[in-house]
Amino acid sequence: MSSNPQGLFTVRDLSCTTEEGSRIFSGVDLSLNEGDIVIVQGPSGCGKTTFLKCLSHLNVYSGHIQLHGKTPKSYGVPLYRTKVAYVPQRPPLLPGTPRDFLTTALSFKSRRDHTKLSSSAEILESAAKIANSWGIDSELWERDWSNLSGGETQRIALAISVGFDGAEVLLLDEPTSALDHESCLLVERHIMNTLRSSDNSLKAIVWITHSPEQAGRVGNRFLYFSNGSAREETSLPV
Ligand SMILES: Nc1ncnc2c1ncn2[C@@H]1O[C@H](COP(=O)(O)OP(=O)(O)OP(=O)(O)O)[C@@H](O)[C@H]1O
Repeated sequence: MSSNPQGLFTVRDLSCTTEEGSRIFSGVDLSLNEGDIVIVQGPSGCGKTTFLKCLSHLNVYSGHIQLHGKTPKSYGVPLYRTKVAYVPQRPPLLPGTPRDFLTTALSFKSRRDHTKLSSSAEILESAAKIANSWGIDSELWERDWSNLSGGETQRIALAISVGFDGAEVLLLDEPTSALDHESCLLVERHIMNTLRSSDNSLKAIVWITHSPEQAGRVGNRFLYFSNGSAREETSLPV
């Protein structure tokens, strides 16, 4: 459990509307403890991705979000986003190669200062090692994103997020949706081991999946979105 009496990460009365003013969801509460993997489920279009983006301060919202009792703004939003990191289902089509992307990402001061690994080479090595354990050859880091498959792109993007070792809360948006079953199991196992290890910064995960099997394998808490609100269940529906 978190040693901070204010809790690791708390969300109170979170609401979000579209630019036109229609409600996507409202009144969502969530309090994360160390070691939690909260599964987020619900029908397509109910607001799961938007919820994760709000948690990482990438989307406008109303309500209260605190990490260790402090608001995103009190950290400074760029630093906060490295600590509460959103990993999209697929990165938007990027120019260049994964190596170029990593070099650019590391040029942002908030990233560079808040990872335990000291140099770009070390971070690339860490991410490449993780990706390699998921079946990604090193040569793929030098290939344009546009020439990688959906599953390769997804594993490399995820390995970069995990390899940075700066996030305390990882927000995973269908992280294995493009993977075959075996690759999916490898990725799940690695992420769960990373969470359990005391050797890195990761403390909790919020994980969107449409797969009840995956939800059962990785989750210890279950948050269901429907009709503009969310409710937490103690177990998966039978
Ligand atoms: N910028 C935006 N402007 C208008 N509507 C938006 C915007 N972003 C999201 N929406 C709408 O908000 C709703 C929730 O979208 P969101 O992507 O969060 O759903 P989701 O539950 O993640 O869906 P899926 O399971 O299909 O990925 C959808 O109806 C979507 O069209």
